[in-house]
Amino acid sequence: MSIPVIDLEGSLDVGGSGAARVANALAQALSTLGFAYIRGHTVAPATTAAAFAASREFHASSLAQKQSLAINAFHRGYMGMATSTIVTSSVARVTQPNMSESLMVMHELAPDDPALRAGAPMQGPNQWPQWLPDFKPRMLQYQREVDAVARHIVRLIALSLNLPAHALDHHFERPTTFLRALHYPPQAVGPDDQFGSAPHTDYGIITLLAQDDSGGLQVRPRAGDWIEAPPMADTFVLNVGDMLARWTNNRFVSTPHRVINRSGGDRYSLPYFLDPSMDTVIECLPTCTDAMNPPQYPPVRYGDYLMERLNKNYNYRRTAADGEP
Ligand SMILES: O=C(O)CCC(=O)C(=O)O
Ligand SMILES: [Fe+2]
Repeated sequence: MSIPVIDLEGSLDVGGSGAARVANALAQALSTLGFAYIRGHTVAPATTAAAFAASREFHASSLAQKQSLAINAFHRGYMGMATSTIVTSSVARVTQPNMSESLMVMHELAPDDPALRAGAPMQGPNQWPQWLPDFKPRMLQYQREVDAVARHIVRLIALSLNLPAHALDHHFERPTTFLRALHYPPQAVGPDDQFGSAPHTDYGIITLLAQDDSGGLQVRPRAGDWIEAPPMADTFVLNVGDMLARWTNNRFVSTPHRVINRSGGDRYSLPYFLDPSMDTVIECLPTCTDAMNPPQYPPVRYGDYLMERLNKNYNYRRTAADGEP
């Protein structure tokens, strides 16, 4: 089994026959493997290259500089090496922390945004490395361009589920987005369950991942062993998150994946996670259920679900009551 390649070329007009054709191909990929390469997208290669360059510069900064942006309660900032353990993994019993470091950039909010001023969960300021003046504009440009592709994919997904193309748009009016500038050091042979990223499924709706040419991403199909998701120029790796699987009553599959960086060099990747508004209630979509196929999950508020997963997986969020210092 290999990961299908889906070309978005000709699908931009969501009312046209090109979009219907691409939506069908997408539905096929997302309901079987849950992963696809996306090509023919609108992110300029120079934008992606600039974002990778910015990430490399950031990770080459001193530890003290990086730690000056230590991740805040709003889940924005620097996560040092080995500070997250995917204890909620449904895929494996994970005991070793991930061998990666990253800067998490979430959706930007205006300084006068009411939710930000109220200190609402996940609605806080991003933290930017002031010593790298190019970093913020490059990341925000990348975020803008990749977000447009992600929203287009949400429309193709709606079409593929026999919904109007824009049926889901309103759930993403105040989206929850994560752009993670990840760095994986080269890994020597170590304990069995030591990974750059331990086997996991993604939390949310969709992920669009740009990876460098190191390789090391692997995907586990429902039936079968791990397969490689090798780098492919000018593509993103698209995958389904748990909330999309739940929304579609498991028509789409949230597939386990992992990273082991055996390239001998540093690996960089830029996953972008597009999730809905915190208040969106994820409840079986009307076209994903019928008399023979009742809803498999109760409705859940996305924000509640997200906070529970984050609180379990990240050291910085665990309180003393959980046995952490
Ligand atoms: O770095 C990668 O290739 C994958 C990262 C990933 O799976 C994640 O951050 O959820
Ligand atoms: Fe992932």
